Amino acid sequence: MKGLSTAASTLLSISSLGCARGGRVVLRDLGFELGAGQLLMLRGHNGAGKSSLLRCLAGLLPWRAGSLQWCGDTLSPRDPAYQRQLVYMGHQAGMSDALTGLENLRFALDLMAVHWNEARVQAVLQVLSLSGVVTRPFGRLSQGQRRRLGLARVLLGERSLWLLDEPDNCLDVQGEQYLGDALDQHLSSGGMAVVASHRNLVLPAVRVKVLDLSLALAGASKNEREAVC
Ligand SMILES: Nc1ncnc2c1ncn2[C@@H]1O[C@H](COP(=O)(O)OP(=O)(O)OP(=O)(O)O)[C@@H](O)[C@H]1O
Repeated sequence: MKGLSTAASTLLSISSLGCARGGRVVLRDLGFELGAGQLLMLRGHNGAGKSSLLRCLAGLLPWRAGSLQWCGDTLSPRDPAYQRQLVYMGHQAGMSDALTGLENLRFALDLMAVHWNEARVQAVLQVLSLSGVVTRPFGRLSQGQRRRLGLARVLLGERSLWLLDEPDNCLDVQGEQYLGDALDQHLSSGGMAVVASHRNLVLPAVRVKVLDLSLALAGASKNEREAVC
């Protein structure tokens, strides 16, 4: 598959990416480029490979083939120089049910080596309508509140590349609006995002590319899908 159109100043460039799971090819010869202020929207049916691609980009899933360039340097997806640029939000929150929302957030930001700025944290929690619930154990938050807390981690993480797997899951209309605004602000300030979603996010004034993974494997032979690794 050819790469999508070249950005004026490409920061992330993926070429010929291949990935297999459970002995089957899920991504094949995939490429794209992203520059400052650009968002790549991943589309595709259930099982098309959106989560797999995001996990590959986050360095959580091994690549069967392909290369990653960051700012012109070819790097391993697990290279700290690249890892320091990204934040990943998967289907699972990756938070402890026993700790409060606030404790989870502090722990997550510690792991990302982000300084705890109380005023900034409180401002983000307020915007996300979380101020009144973050002192509760994470396990007692609603699914939408958990998703919002995950979004708070992304917002506070100060990373240039956001990798978001169905971030709109469980969000109400207001939550979707927050998400759209957050993405808009992130991209307006030169950030980048790769986002998987089955829905149409409200994304005002941003440059969006679309990669439909339903089509990406269409050309793969049956042998290649089944006989790998
Ligand atoms: N842990 C796993 N082990 C083996 N195969 C897996 C695993 N996780 C996913 N797969 C397979 O990889 C393929 C791609 O799955 P993936 O989760 O990336 O799809 P998706 O596009 O994100 O789907 P959805 O829209 O349902 O979230 C599917 O065929 C799936 O069955």
